[in-house]
Amino acid sequence: MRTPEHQAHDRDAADPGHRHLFHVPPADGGRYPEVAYLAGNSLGLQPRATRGELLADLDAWARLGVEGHLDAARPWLPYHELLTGPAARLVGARPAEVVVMNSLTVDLHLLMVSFYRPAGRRTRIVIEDTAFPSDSYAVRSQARFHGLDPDATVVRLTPRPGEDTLRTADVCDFLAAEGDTVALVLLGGVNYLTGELLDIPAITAAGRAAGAVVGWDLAHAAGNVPLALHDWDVDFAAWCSYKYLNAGPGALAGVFVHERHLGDPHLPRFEGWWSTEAATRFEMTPVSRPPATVEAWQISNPPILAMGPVRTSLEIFDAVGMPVLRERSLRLTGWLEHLLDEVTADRPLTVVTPRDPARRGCQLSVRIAGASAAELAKRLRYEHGVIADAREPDVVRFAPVPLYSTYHDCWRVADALAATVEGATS
Ligand SMILES: Cc1ncc(COP(=O)(O)O)c(C=O)c1O
Ligand SMILES: Nc1ccccc1C(=O)C[C@H](N)C(=O)O
Repeated sequence: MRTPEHQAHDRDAADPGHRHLFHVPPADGGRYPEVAYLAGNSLGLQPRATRGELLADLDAWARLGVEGHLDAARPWLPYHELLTGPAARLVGARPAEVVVMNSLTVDLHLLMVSFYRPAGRRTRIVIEDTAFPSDSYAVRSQARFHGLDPDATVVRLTPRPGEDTLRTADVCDFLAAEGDTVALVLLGGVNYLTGELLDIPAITAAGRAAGAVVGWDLAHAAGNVPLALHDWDVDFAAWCSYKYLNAGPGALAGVFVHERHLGDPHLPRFEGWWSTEAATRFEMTPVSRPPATVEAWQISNPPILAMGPVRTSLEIFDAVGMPVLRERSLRLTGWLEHLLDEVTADRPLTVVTPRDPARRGCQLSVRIAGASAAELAKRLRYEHGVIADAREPDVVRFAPVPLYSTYHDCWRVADALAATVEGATS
């Protein structure tokens, strides 16, 4: 008789993913040599290729000094262009619509400079009540920047009473009813807390039909779910590269601006010398000549050593492809869900992530009633070598990442929960 643990190993043999491309943290004791890493939704693991690629860029600087701008094997002046193609393919965009620069919240601000333009009664910004706090702080500070009261300006969408996630129809109904007061819709594509994947095309269409601008924070969506930002007519989007994109702590963010906005001379933008046409950059003239691409939103010359890990990571996504990853993601997360259903049945644990695989990425969030999530996560970590992530007061998030997580990791989650959380019958 194959035990559930054997079954997990069988599944791993049949559906191995690309774990060999990554460093998996060692467990330092316990039954297994490696931790069960379920926190790729917070910080992705390091690709094995990153160190060598980074050292090559460092060596170019050592050997060439300033001449590396033009003479490095990967010259620094156009270095960011190496990231554009793969980043555009990742999010379903045209190359002119995507650039990698800055950090996520900084980019959201720069995009709001262009796309949050309150006028008349159309002043409001719509976010989710469970938006990541950085986004909430960002939009509230944008309201204040325009002399508006953030409490009156920011609308926080909440699930129906007794429900944990938003319904697409409710969001669209709100936009149909009150959209004439909305200047900007800025939602998380995949919610950081619940793991809910919103219906990005439907909500984008509803927001735009109501006359609002629609932007997306794709921190938890990029590299997690297939995206088609251009075809979905999204106005703008931004995402970080340190979660599913595995480009390292604080890694650079990606930005998308839809083609229809590119080259628009009436759109306000903050500029620096990287906002001008590359060919004119060294003319040192006082007036910029911005290109008709999203590169017009760049301001400073980019950090080459930070771009290397993004480039390395995007090469993996390009080689494997999001459709293949999504297929494995559906199998892996479905397996975790199946195991969680068994372990949660008689315990004070509830999966709050939508049950429909089309409405989620790889993350499953579990609510624990009457106990601290942080306490639970600590026990999972130190008693079972399971690295998950607690969001106070009561949610623990598990993300089996299709590039490197295993079915056995999922089994370890369920096994650890069974051992840690007392059941009604135990
Ligand atoms: C949805 C979301 N938005 C914004 C951020 C903040 O990003 P950054 O620190 O790169 O600005 C995070 C995570 O850190 C996030 O999950
Ligand atoms: N950058 C960090 C630094 C320290 C601790 C967490 C983060 C996160 O990114 C949290 C992330 N937004 C999340 O949803 O888990």
